[in-house]
Amino acid sequence: MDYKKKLEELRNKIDQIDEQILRLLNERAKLAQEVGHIKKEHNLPIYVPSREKAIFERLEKLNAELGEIFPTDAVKPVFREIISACRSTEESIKVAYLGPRATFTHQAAIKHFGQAVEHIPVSTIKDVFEEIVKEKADFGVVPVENTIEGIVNYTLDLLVDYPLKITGEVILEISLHLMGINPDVREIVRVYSHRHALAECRDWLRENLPNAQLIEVESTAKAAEMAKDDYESAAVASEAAADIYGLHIIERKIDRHIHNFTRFLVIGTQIPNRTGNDKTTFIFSVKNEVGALYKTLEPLYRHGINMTKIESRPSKKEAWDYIFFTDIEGHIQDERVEKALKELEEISPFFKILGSYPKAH
Ligand SMILES: O=C(O)C(=O)C[C@]1(C(=O)O)C=C[C@@H](O)C=C1
Repeated sequence: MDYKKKLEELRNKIDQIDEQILRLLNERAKLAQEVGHIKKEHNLPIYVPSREKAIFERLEKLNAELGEIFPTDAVKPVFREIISACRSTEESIKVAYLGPRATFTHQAAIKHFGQAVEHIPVSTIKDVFEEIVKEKADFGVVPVENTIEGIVNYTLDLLVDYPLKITGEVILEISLHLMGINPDVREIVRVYSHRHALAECRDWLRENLPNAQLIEVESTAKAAEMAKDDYESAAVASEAAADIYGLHIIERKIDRHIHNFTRFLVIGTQIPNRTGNDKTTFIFSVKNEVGALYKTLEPLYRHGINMTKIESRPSKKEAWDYIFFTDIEGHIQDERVEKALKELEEISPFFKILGSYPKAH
C-alpha cells in the first residue's frame, strides 16, 4: 500500500477514536452532573480533592499496567482538565490568585483546579484572602516559599490573621525565559522583569546583554505585557506569559538555578477530607521558660508523627515573642495526629490549625 493511503487509513482510525472519546466525555459529564445534584441536595462540597487525587492515582497505575504507550506523565494533565470541565458542569468554582494573568501563581491555580474554573486575578496577596472572606471567591492561590528566595513571610502573617484554611499545596518548577517580539537578541536594549527574576538571571544577562537597561516591574507577567509592543524590549518571564502575550522565546531557561521551585498554598474555608497522603500545618507559641519548645513538641515524638518543617516568625504582639509555623505528616482526621495536636494545644499559650490537605505530587 502506498504511504499516502496508509496515512489516510490511520488518520481515519484516530478520528473514530476521538469521536468515541468525546462521546464518553459527554457521558462522564452527565454522571458528574447527577453527582452534583446529590451533593447539592445534601449540602456537600462540589470540589472533592480526595476523590480527584484517588482518580489520578488509580489511572496512573492503570496506565503503567497498559504499557505506557500513552505517557504516564500526561495522564494527570489530561484528566485534570476532564475533571475540571466535568466539575464546572456541576457548579462554577471561583479561584482568586495573585495576578495578573500568566503569573506563576496563575499557572499554579491552573495546575491545581484545571482551566474550567472562574480565575480571578487580584493585585496583592492580601486581596486573595479578602476575596474569599467577602465570598467573591471560593478558593485562593498564593505563593508561600521559593527554593532560592525563601519564605514569603507576608503569606504566613495573613494565615495567622484570617479565619481561612489551607486546603492544598502546589509545587511548580520555575523556568525563566527571555522573550520579545524581536527574535534578534542583539537588538534588545531594555529588559523588563520582576526583581527576583532579574536577580536570578543576572549572570546570563550580564554576559549576553551587558548594555541593556534592566527595568523592574511588579510581575513577570507585567514584564511580558510591557515587551509586547516594543521591538527593542524583551521580558524575562514564563512560557505561559509568552503564549498569552504572543511573544517569541528568544532564549530558554536563562536563570542560573537548576532547582528553582515555588510552593503555593490553596486557601479556602473548609478542611478537605483525608486522602491517606496528607500534611497538616499549624501554628503555636511557647511559654518563656527552659525547654518550652522541646516540651511542646514532645507529643509529636510520642505519637510517632514526622515533623517536616518548623519556621519561626515574630508574633507582633510582644517584642521577642515568636510563633512557630509547623508542618507534620498526616491529617487531623488521623487518630494519632488528633491526639498529639490536642496535647500540644493544652501546653501552648496559642495554637491554631491552619489546614490539613493532600501533599503535592
Ligand atoms: O465525585 C464527585 O464528587 C464529582 O463531583 C465528580 C468529579 C469528577 O469529575 O470525577 C468532579 C468534581 C469533584 O471534585 C470530584 C470528582
